[in-house]
Amino acid sequence: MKRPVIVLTGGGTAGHVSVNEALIPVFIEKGYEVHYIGSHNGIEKELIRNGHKEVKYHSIQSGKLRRYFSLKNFSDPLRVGAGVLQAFALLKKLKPEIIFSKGGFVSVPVILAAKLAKIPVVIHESDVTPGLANKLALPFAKHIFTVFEQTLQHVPSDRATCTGAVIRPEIFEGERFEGLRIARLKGEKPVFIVTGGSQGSAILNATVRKELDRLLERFEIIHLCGKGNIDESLEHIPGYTQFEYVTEGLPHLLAAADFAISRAGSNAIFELLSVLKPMLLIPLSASQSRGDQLLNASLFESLGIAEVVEEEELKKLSAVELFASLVDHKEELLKSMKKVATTKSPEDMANMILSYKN
Ligand SMILES: CC(=O)N[C@H]1[C@@H](OP(=O)(O)OP(=O)(O)OC[C@H]2O[C@@H](n3ccc(=O)[nH]c3=O)[C@H](O)[C@@H]2O)O[C@H](CO)[C@@H](O)[C@@H]1O
Repeated sequence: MKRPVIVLTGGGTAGHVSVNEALIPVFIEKGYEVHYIGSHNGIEKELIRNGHKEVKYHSIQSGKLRRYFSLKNFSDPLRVGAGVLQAFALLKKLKPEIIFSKGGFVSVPVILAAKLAKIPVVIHESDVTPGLANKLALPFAKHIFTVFEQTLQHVPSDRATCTGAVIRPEIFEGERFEGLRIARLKGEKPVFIVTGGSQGSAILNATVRKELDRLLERFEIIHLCGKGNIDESLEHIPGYTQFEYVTEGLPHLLAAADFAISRAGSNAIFELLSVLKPMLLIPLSASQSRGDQLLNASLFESLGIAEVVEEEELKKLSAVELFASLVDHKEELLKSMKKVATTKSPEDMANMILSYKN
């Protein structure tokens, strides 16, 4: 008997893929044939092809949605058009029961094609305000799931539900000893994981490296610095280990860490919350984004579950003092973190998605 089919889409950065990664094993377990429509070169291709061999990955053309002037703004609509035709042909062949979109620019042609092929689409928004791709998708979505309650003000409320964050189950399965082994750390001083989100962050990298000697007198550091950002001159320094991007090892590194310094991408901060890492957030500034991380961070700060420093202030502060402040406030932060029930299990989320199929 032919298995039912589901199509997942979303990409551009890992934040648009990790929820899909959490759901894939559940859909497979439920007997679904899972297909993923992503771009030719985005991080989604690498993450799905390498991490989920049981999923069939299909690449389509897609244009980037820019908020600034670029000559590509003239050619990209043509690529989106080509992407719609490719996605339409795929959907006609695959005949999915439903499409789940996690956003990012590659999802736009898939959603337009789904409308033409009359296949229901449900979407998921991780940030407080919808990203550009999800904004475009709103009129075509049968239902919208949100992580934050506040997002319901920004989407059609009769078609939206706040579900909370969906965390990959493996995030909870890390072992401290294995994490210390991978990072070549002793674990005798407080261990910090510094993460600039899926792409790394130049400002976080500079902040840590500028005061590295002084930081290492008191702490050990696992530094997720982003692709192409390893500083060769800092390799083999005891107590400090850099990684460009970690896949399977991440749960162990999180287990090894006592504290986190992070950008305020939605998936990353909910992962840190769910494994109870007291965190200092340095959100991406409004000049470089639509301000989504500023909102994510300020909500976490208002709940007492994170300390927050904005980029502008960061330049004036000592990294050692910021790290130490987190150590000093550990107990209060942990107490508040334990009170906040936030996550939805991938199983429950998958059932909610499937309730919207035709
Ligand atoms: C620059 C930018 O546009 N950032 C956005 C992007 O962030 P970004 O793509 O960085 O996404 P998040 O911070 O939400 O999540 C990062 C994901 O990457 C994973 N990870 C990270 C580093 C690593 O070495 N290994 C690894 O697996 C984390 O575990 C997490 O699941 O999408 C988020 C969710 O819509 C937004 O809130 C961010 O504002």
